[in-house]
Amino acid sequence: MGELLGVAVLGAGHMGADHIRRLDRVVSGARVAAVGDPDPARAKEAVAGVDGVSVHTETEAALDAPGVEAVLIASPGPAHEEALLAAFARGLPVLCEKPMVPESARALRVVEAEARLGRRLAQIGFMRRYDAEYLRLKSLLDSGRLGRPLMLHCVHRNVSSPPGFTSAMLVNSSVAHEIDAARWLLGQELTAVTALRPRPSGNAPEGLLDPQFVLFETGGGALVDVEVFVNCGFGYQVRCEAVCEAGSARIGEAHSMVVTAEGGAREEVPQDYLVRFADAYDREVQAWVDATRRGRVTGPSAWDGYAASAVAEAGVRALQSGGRTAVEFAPCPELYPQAAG
Ligand SMILES: NC(=O)C1=CN([C@@H]2O[C@H](COP(=O)(O)OP(=O)(O)OC[C@H]3O[C@@H](n4cnc5c(N)ncnc54)[C@H](O)[C@@H]3O)[C@@H](O)[C@H]2O)C=CC1
Ligand SMILES: O=C1[C@@H](O)[C@H](O)[C@@H](O)[C@H](O)[C@H]1O
Repeated sequence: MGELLGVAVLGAGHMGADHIRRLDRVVSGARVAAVGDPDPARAKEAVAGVDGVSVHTETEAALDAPGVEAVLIASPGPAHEEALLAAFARGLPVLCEKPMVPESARALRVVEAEARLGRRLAQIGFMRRYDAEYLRLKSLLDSGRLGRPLMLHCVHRNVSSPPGFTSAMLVNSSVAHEIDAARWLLGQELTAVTALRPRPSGNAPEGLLDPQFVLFETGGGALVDVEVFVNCGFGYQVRCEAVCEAGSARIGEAHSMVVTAEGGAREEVPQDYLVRFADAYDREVQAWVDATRRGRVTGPSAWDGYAASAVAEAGVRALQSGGRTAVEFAPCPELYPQAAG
C-alpha cells in the first residue's frame, strides 16, 4: 500500500464530486488515483485541481489504473452491483453509496459473492451512523436509561427531487436511510411495512406520489413511522424521535443557526444533505480510509445493504398494493454475525 491510499471513484456526479473533494482535501491518508464516469466532461470537472488522477469512461479501466488500492462507488444505484463485483474480483476494499443495490435479488448476489470470498470488502454508505446526533441517540438507547424503545417517529424532507426520481425511489432511495438507521438504532429487524399515500403535493412533478407515510413493524414489537416528502420546497429536514418506556429523545433540530433581529427570530434550514450531513460524510470516509489502511472493514456491511433493499422492496410493494406487506429475508451468511443492524 502506498503512503496514501489510492482510491478510484466511480461516478463523478453530485455525490462523487463531493467525495472527490473530500478525499483530496478533507480526509487524511488517501488520494484520488482514478475516476470512472461514462460522462468524461463530468469527470474532468470533478477532478479539476486534483493532482495525479487518471480519468476513464469504463469501470474496469478505472479499477485497473495505476495506484488504485480501493474503490468508492458513487454511480447511480442500478450500476452498483457490477461495480461491486468488479471490485471483489480484484480484492479491492469498497465504500459503496446507498442503496447498495436497489433490487434485493441482485443485492443478495453481492452478499453471496462477498461471502464466497470469506472476508468483508464492502462498507455501505449509510452515513447517518456517523452523524453526531444519531450517535448520541444510539448511545442513549443502548444505555437503557430510557427503557425499551417503543416507537421511532421520523421525518425526511428534501427541497425538491432530482429529474427521473420515481415514487418507488421515495422508499428505496430516501427512506432507505431511515430503514438502516432504525435497524441500527433499535438492533431489530424490520419485518413488515405499510405505505400510505396522501394527496400528492401540487409542487411534486406530475405522477410522483409525494409525500408518503411509511410504517414499519420490527421483530421486537416496536413501530417506526416515516413521513417522506421530497418536494417540500422549504429545506432539508431529517428528524427522529425515539419514544421509550421511560422517556423520549429527539434529534434533527440542533444543527442550524437562529438569527434574532428586527423583532423576530429566524431559524436557518439547511437546503440539502451535503450541508446537513457534511460532518457525517467526512467521518464516514475518514473511518473507511483508516480501517482500509489497517486492512480492516468496518461500518454498515453488505448484509445491511441487502437488508435495507429487502425492506425497501417490501415498502414499494406495500405502496402499490395499499396493504401491509411482510418482508422476506434470505438466510444470513455466517460472515455477517449481526443480522439486525
Ligand atoms: N448518502 C447520501 O446521503 C446520498 C447518496 N446518494 C447516492 O449516491 C449515488 C449517486 O447519486 P448522485 O451523485 O446524486 O447522482 P448523479 O446523477 O448526480 O451522478 C451520477 C454520476 O454517475 C455517472 N454514472 C452513470 N453510470 C455510471 C457507471 N456505470 N459507472 C460510473 N459512473 C456512472 C453519471 O454520469 C453521473 O456523473 C446514488 O447511489 C445515490 O443514491 C446520493 C445523494 C445523497
Ligand atoms: O441519499 C440521499 C438521496 O439519494 C435521496 O434522494 C434523498 O432523499 C436523501 O435525503 C439523501 O440523503
